[in-house]
Amino acid sequence: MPIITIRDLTMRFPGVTALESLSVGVEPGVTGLVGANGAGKSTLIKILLGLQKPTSGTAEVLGHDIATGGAEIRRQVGFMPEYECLPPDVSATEFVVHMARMSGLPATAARERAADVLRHVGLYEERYRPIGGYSTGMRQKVKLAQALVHDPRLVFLDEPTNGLDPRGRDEMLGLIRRIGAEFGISVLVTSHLLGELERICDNVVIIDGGKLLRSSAVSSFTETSGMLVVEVEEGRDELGARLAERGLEVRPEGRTLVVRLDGEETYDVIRDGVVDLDLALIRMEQARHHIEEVFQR
Ligand SMILES: Nc1ncnc2c1ncn2[C@@H]1O[C@H](COP(=O)(O)OP(=O)(O)OP(=O)(O)O)[C@@H](O)[C@H]1O
Repeated sequence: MPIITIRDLTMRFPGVTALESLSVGVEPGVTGLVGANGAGKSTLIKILLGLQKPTSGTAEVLGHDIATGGAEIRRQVGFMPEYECLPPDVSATEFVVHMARMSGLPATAARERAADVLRHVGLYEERYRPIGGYSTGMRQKVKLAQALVHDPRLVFLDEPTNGLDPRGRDEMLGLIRRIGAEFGISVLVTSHLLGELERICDNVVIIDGGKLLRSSAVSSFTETSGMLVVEVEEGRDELGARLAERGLEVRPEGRTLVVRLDGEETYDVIRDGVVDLDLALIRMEQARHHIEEVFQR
């Protein structure tokens, strides 16, 4: 059953249509909301939180109508905004405890929950230092911690990897995956980078100019490509030549050979080639498309 149902949602600003007749359902799990800058992602999140009234259309979040259930939605949903929104002169602990109190937790529970989520996002050591001295990665973690502190059923993460270096990005993506997998909290995460969401999302919704382009499971994007990737310890070129002699279409790629899968006998030809040449086979598997290739097509 979808946790978010969007029906015919339109949002017009003077001179700009941010969302146009958007209809889509979001299932539990980790869902990527992907689109170029200006595609309408942040606008959609604000509407779903009940913070902005759409021009027309309806939506339900966790069974609550956005027109009437904004307060209840915000109680059950965590939100990590895209832009810098943290006070520089308080510590992560003070800020996250404050956010927990704002969502109704009593003082002791707020302190305990804040300590838990800060530990979870990897900010435990630095939690008493003023946020003003934090790196971008640390500030993103504080924003994530405050989104989780009131134990939401669903979190909206708006461009959580923005401004992070590759290591910080990997760390943030790992945290998001864990929120979904270990804590059972559903996640709607936006990004303009389709490739990075492939690793952590169950489903992807792609919007362009406020319209739905595609909504499907990541596994259906990354359908098998009809090619086999073969890796041997040494003798890649020898094996490639042997397979070509036997009529297979084969090309080298990095340390591997990519072989067109031409029926079940392709596996036998490769196996025989490896045995005849006395090579050590490391792997032989079907290559999958990357989500970005599919989108570009
Ligand atoms: N309050 C507003 N007034 C006027 N135009 C707006 C307003 N909010 C958003 N827009 C416009 O609506 C469009 C969608 O903006 P939105 O911020 O939702 O996009 P986005 O996909 O989140 O992109 P980004 O990642 O750059 O924030 C843009 O053209 C933006 O300029």
